[in-house]
Amino acid sequence: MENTVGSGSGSGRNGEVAEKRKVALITGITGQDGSYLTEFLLNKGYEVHGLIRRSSNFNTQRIDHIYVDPHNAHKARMKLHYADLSDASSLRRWLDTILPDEVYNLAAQSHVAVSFEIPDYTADVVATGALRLLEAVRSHIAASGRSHIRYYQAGSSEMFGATPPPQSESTPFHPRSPYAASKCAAHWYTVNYREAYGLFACNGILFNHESPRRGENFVTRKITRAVGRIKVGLQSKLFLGNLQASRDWGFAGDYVEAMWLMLQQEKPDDYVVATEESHTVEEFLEVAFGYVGLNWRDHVVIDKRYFRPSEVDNLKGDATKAKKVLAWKPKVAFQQLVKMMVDQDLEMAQKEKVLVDAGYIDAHQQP
Ligand SMILES: C[C@H]1O[C@H](OP(=O)(O)OP(=O)(O)OC[C@H]2O[C@@H](n3cnc4c(=O)[nH]c(N)nc43)[C@H](O)[C@@H]2O)[C@@H](O)[C@@H](O)C1=O
Repeated sequence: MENTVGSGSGSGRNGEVAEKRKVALITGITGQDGSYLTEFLLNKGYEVHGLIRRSSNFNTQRIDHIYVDPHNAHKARMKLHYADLSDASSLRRWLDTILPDEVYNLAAQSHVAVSFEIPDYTADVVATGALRLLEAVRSHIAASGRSHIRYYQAGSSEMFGATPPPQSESTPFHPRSPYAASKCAAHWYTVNYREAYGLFACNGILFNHESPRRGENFVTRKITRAVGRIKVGLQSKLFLGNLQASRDWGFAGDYVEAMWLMLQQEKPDDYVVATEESHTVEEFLEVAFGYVGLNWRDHVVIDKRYFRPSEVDNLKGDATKAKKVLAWKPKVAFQQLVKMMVDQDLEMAQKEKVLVDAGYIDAHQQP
């Protein structure tokens, strides 16, 4: 039977019954966190199902290295299905088909600045999308009796917004964008489904987490991409907004472990996940440019278009509870994270330079 640990089901060599393979369902599997969580769960022996949105271009680059053709049924432990958080029927149908043990809701329109441009869409996916998924899980349990299902909701430090640091689970929310307000709604929907229906549902309040897989229009990756391209001569300027904003930046690979740990506890709860260190965008620039022997002041140009209508000035988490209850702690420190990202982007820029020099592609001012 495919759905079991090891090569087969039934009795093992010593007569013990093989344990059933756990099944996880992830929304947002093509994103940074989805890709790290998939690797993490596959390593733990899970079967992982991801819901993906239809797009005319493939957007599976972050998980292509894990993908195995589903016709190879014995090796393919990650499976992808078309669905959408704006389509309730698709969520319920996949729950009924996949029969997951754990559901991770990571999908979102996750860019804060963009949420001011497309607020309705952001609320529909981030807030109502979470509600649709919770309701699909609740009704699936009611119909099937599979009450052991556990649900993880990707919360965000953006929910704290204007409330000064350090921010913990008991810090009041004061959202400063349509994205953050939508995440607050999703947070409270999750708490409500836990209280109203006894659902095993957890909110992970994750502070900023980055990696070489971070989307290129988030400030960290925008900077490290530019450092690589400037270093090899493909770009000279980097246009940025507010350099004084301060963020608690950790490594995404470390944070997915905390998500999983939350679902392994006896009781569902909410946890802040953070490094407890905060740095300004300017400090990030210092480290990233300094690492390759450049001075950011020679390249950065302030462009008002990147300022937000309302900003979140200072985020610094207090992760005492996660450290104590989950025994979780971050492994990658700030300097190490920046270097990891610059190293990858320098290599990428070097490859790009070969293609530009050979006349295969044009060097754009900014990627
Ligand atoms: C936890 C939270 O983390 C992320 O949200 P974010 O903190 O807004 O991330 P970011 O990288 O877009 O901005 C960080 C700071 O950098 C400033 N900044 C300056 N100049 C540029 C600039 O040119 N681009 C951008 N993007 N930011 C800039 C910007 O004004 C802000 O103060 C998302 O994952 C979100 O989904 C989430 O949940």
